[in-house]
Amino acid sequence: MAPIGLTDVAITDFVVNQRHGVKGLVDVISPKTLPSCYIQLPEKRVTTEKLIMEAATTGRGSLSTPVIPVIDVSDWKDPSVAEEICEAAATLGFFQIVNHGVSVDEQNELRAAGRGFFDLPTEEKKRYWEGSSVSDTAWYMTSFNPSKEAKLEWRDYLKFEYLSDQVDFAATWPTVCRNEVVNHSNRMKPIGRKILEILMNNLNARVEEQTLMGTLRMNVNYYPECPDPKLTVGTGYHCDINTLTLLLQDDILGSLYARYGDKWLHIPPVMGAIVVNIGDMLQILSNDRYKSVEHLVMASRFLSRISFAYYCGPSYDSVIEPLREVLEKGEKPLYKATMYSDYMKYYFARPHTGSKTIESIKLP
Ligand SMILES: O=C(O)CCC(=O)C(=O)O
Ligand SMILES: [Fe+2]
Repeated sequence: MAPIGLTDVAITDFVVNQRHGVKGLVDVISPKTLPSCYIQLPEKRVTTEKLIMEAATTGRGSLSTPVIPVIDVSDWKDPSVAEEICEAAATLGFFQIVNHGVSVDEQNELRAAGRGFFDLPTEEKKRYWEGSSVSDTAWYMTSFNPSKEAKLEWRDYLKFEYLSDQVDFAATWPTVCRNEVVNHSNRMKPIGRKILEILMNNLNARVEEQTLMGTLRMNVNYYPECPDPKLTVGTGYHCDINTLTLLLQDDILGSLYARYGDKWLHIPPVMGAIVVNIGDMLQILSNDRYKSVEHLVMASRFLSRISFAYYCGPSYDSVIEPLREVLEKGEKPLYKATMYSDYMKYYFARPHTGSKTIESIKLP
């Protein structure tokens, strides 16, 4: 039900057309009930019976309760690190890493800087609105793809594209978080490279860096407190389309979930950890050995949440197909060759649609 005096149309107009975002809705109007433009269809929502809560935050779990592994990467050369990473990539599609060298203080500085952007006056944030942003490589938007969505998602986000080969690539970025966002890429890139190297070695494959991490992007996601989180989603279920995502999540329990059969498996916040997940491009290159798994985010009733998803992906003109090394023994390729820029266009032209993007290029 829309707050008194405000129709659904008026709310959507305020959030999307007037560019206040969902944070603006909460700050200015603070609806006591969830406006119906945010009430998702039942199949898009997460209800208690669809949840698997973890038995413990670390360890391997019991047969009936899977657990997202927390992997200590203080020694990247330790063969058990590679083993655990490859095992997780081939099963749950998600794992967490700790002792990766990026301190909690550094992570908190990034969080504060990210919040600094969302706390700016609306007029200032609007300058970055997608489609008319003052920056070619930083955009601010709400939901995921509001012009295509039947219902909105309870999230605002700021997206960055790192063109680090260009001098001053960050010159047009919001000053409130620019240095921290640049620094974060410098910290994440070598970690992404290490993990991709491990995953490719395991396939006995040599793949150029351009194909695995030729584009580097980041989403700063902001989820304001929500009057009725069970009726909506923060980020609707989707698979990441890139090769590898390194996610810094917040410390709110019950936010991030990954698909496990017909249920959702909680990915608990672990202090200082980075959540890593496999994207569609790695599933294609590995001909399904590595799994790109659907995931979603629930908003919280009383707390706002910020997360930083650092995406390694192929360069736009890379043509991605199952690797020769993987097919060597006569295995049938499962996907047709696709240029990454075409794949991105397909994904960003639609609402969040789970694993449908990869299905669109599946060979019969
Ligand atoms: O906010 C999160 O924890 C995850 C968001 C996400 O899945 C994404 O940005 O791709
Ligand atoms: Fe994602």
